[in-house]
Amino acid sequence: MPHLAGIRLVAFDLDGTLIDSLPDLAVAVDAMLLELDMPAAGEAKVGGWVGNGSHKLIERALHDALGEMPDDARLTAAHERFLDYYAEAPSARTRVYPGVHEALAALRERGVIVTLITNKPQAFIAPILESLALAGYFDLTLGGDSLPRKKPDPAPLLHVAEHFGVAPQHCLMVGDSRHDIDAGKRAGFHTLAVPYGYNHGEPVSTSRPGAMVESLAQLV
Ligand SMILES: O=C(O)COP(=O)(O)O
Ligand SMILES: [Mg+2]
Repeated sequence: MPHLAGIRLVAFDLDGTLIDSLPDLAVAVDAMLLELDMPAAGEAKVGGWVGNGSHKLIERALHDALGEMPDDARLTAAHERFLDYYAEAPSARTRVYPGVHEALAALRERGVIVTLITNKPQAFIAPILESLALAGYFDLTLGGDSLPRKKPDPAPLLHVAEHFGVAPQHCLMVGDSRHDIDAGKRAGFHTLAVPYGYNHGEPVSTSRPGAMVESLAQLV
């Protein structure tokens, strides 16, 4: 277990790392766009917009459709509609990536503290984890709106490290995007990336993570 030597706490990203949530995100984005008489964007485009939370996702979708930045009122209203649509079916088409259950179970078995730090709104975490049988693995979960700052800010990572009294050099951030790797480095965590998620169309290796694995099955 080369990636886990000396590690006492692991913080996992959610979208694109543990679950392929893009199909449900794209359905909700497209439903919102169609309701506002804008063309549907489709999974490929939406996948390039995921990573900085739902507000940024909808800002990027409206920017793309309008050809200019939406004003605040329009953005707020569209974001509300997106949240309503996403809440209707946040995991109907979402799938857990191979190796995830095995890795999470093995970490718990070893006594490693297992946490989740996503930029997705907190309200969706429990329903999604429960419907995919992932809820029981986590000692703590944080959403993008749980604290004043989200990834790539190190604040949520430092929060979990302090909460459990674990020094950052004994913590590992595992994610699919530059926001996870940047937050991990800023927090003083070790970093590990997976190449199969969403990183605005760029290989996550360009963020120079400490290590990479093709599948989380290789983590343990
Ligand atoms: O909600 C997002 O934009 C991304 O969520 P993540 O941090 O779990 O990848
Ligand atoms: Mg992610």
